[in-house]
Amino acid sequence: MKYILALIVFGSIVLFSCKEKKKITPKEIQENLVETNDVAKEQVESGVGQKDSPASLNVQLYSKEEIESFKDSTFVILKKLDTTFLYSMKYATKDNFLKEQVYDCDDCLVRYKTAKQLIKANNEFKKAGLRILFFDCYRPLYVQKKMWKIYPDKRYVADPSKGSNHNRGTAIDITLADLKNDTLAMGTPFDYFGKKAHHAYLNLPDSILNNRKKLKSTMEKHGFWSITSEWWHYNLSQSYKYPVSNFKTTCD
Ligand SMILES: C[C@@H](N)C(=O)N[C@H](C)C(=O)O
Ligand SMILES: [Zn+2]
Repeated sequence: MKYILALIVFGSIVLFSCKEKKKITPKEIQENLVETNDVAKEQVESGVGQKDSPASLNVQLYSKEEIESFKDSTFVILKKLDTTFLYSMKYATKDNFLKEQVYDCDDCLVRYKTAKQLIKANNEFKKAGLRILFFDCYRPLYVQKKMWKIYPDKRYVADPSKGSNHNRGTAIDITLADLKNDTLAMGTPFDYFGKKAHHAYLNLPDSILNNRKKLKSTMEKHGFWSITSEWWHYNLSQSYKYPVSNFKTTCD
């Protein structure tokens, strides 16, 4: 009898605790994003170190001292400044137009100035339940040369003799993702080298044109400019101030 009673008590405890395990709703995810958004804002505006957020637990964030030592031109690993971005770094896989993995590491590196503007843009997207997802960030010059050899068309690949703003750490290839981390429809895949990827191509459903518009207007508001032929590519204003780089990215 004693054992049966103990079994009933144990069973009720297990049942009760399972009921308490609530599924996180999209609204709660958004609230969490807005919270980390405020943390990121604080970091950028005051240079004060970061609080722990659930998303930051697996990332070694930059310390307050490190952040204070950064110049606008310092290359930073974006996820160590703000953990609320999403990544699908295509050139660190074989799923790209080169059909080759040309990066050893899938970290997104950019100049600190670029990172600060990206955080501001992402904070604005987060208020609408969206986030920036990166396809590419800093790209060494030797990779630019490789791309140019395969696709020597200035509309889609910058001429390495002049250097791409990706080589300067001031350009990024991005899209938007929603609260379920699903990317928004933009009309073509990333690196679709054709008219349909141009900003002037309007023969697309309104929902897609609106998604492109949302991305472009918010990026422009935060100091980025687009090129006519790729909906995903954005350059930081005054990119020319930063030299072309050729260092290899490693994840150590
Ligand atoms: C290759 C493509 N993703 C890209 O970034 N193109 C621009 C024009 C560049 O190479 O800078
Ligand atoms: Zn690009």
